[in-house]
Amino acid sequence: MASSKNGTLKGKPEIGIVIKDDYAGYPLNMFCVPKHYEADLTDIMIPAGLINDRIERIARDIVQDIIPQENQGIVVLCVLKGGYKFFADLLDKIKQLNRNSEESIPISIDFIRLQSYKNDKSQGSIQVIGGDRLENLKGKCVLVVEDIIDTGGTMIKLKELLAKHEPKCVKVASLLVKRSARNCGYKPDCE
Ligand SMILES: O=P(O)(O)OC[C@H]1O[C@H](OP(=O)(O)OP(=O)(O)O)[C@H](O)[C@@H]1O
Repeated sequence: MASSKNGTLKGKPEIGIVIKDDYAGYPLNMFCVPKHYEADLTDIMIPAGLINDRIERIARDIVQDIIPQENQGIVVLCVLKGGYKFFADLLDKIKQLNRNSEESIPISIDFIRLQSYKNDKSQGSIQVIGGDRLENLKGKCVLVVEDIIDTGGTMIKLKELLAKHEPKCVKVASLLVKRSARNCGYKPDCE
């Protein structure tokens, strides 16, 4: 969980789990990997179990910090395509907590499709190539769910776009934040 200039979550560490530059990962033969990927991989950097456990904690922090302030409900906005799996897993965990806590709020979902990558490189210009009607976000608290921040361009563009539709607030959860010289300094609220 991270804090940012535009939406600090109380009492949380400054950044999520940091993978150091010299981290070697785990040997490939310790895990089941689809045959057709084997030739392209050297190590497993982040085992699925770690991702799952981290998502559980991100969900708990969101429920504790965002949900109590937003009793009108929140809209969880999935950034397609990359964000779909993190979105589905995070939403499951948020809903589970929301079902079982003393206070609960209505949660709705929306989708937007943006594209910045060409092959495996972020290309700089971000295009909206599909999604729901953003007018529906007016006055709502929006939790954007993204898989990875690389240059930060996609999130900056999306936040500018969302602001035009006057949401009450916008928070961003990203599973990964790439350490990159090309990052423009953008930090999500949760990572
Ligand atoms: O921080 P940035 O440099 O802007 O890059 C991050 C974005 O790039 C990827 O999406 P992509 O454009 O590849 O679209 P996809 O999710 O549909 O594959 C990723 O899912 C993020 O949305």
